[in-house]
Amino acid sequence: MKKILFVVNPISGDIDKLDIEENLRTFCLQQEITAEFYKTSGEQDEEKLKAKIQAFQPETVVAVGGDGTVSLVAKQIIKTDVSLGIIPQGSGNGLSKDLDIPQTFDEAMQVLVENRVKAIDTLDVNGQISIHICDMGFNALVVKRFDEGETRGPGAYAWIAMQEFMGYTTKRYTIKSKGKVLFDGDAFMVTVTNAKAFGSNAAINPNGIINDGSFEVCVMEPFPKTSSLGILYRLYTDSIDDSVYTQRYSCQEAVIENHDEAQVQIDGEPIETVKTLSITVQPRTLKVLLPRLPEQPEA
Ligand SMILES: Nc1ncnc2c1ncn2[C@@H]1O[C@H](COP(=O)(O)OP(=O)(O)OP(=O)(O)O)[C@@H](O)[C@H]1O
Repeated sequence: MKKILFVVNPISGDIDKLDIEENLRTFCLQQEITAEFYKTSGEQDEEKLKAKIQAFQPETVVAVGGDGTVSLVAKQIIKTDVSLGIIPQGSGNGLSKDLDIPQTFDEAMQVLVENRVKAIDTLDVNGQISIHICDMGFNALVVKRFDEGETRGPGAYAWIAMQEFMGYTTKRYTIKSKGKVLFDGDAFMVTVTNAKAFGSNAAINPNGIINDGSFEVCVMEPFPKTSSLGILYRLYTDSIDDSVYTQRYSCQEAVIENHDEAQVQIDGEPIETVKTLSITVQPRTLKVLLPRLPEQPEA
């Protein structure tokens, strides 16, 4: 009998999860799946989840939450044969959207049964795993404010972004790869990702492929406030490459100097500000259950 561990975040996305555990238990009984549950507390979840996985030895660990919950699970099963399932229940659900995982509960459950497993690339960022988006500057600051606030959900995120935007000053970065300087100057934000879009659906890297052995460093240079609506329009119409304020570099490794100590976030969690970010791609290191297979470049 297949064993699945469900990792449920009770607060993610401001969504009540009381019925969800009950529905999951019923579903697993019908599908002859042995299910166990781990409810996150926000305190020492990494250590507790590690112990739970070791004791239960599941084939699949399913994150029932947002990007932070997905990241928590991914850290435990990266470079193992255990696969990651996602039932999106967060505010943004960025990685699940990028992987075309259905956003409705019933359809996402169906993906668990179909059992199509694909290995995707991950990033090593200063020794930490990033599976979706790491960025420096404006968005990371909004993520930090969101994390400090009491209200969750996409509305709260958008409200904080609007407030921070008015007074934000750009920061200076130097981006190097293979010993060459790719960029040196001020930027509104610098985004490092394998994926296409943020959880808000803003496509910062519209041609990103999650298993091609490379990642992209996307620079949004300073822009006049009068260009904001145009940039937003491009982000939501997959045409950000047409903007004169953006640059994109495809890399296997990169070092970013964060001269003004801009805020940094990894997969929706703010981290301590650092002066230097070293990033390397870890090709096909995370097995994920997908509804259908993504584009498959030649190995
Ligand atoms: N029981 C809990 N009480 C308080 N905080 C918790 C609890 N369980 C997890 N957390 C916190 O929840 C955060 C992760 O939430 P998650 O990212 O899954 O959802 P979200 O932020 O609503 O959605 P998204 O990341 O998709 O925008 C982590 O910061 C974690 O510490």
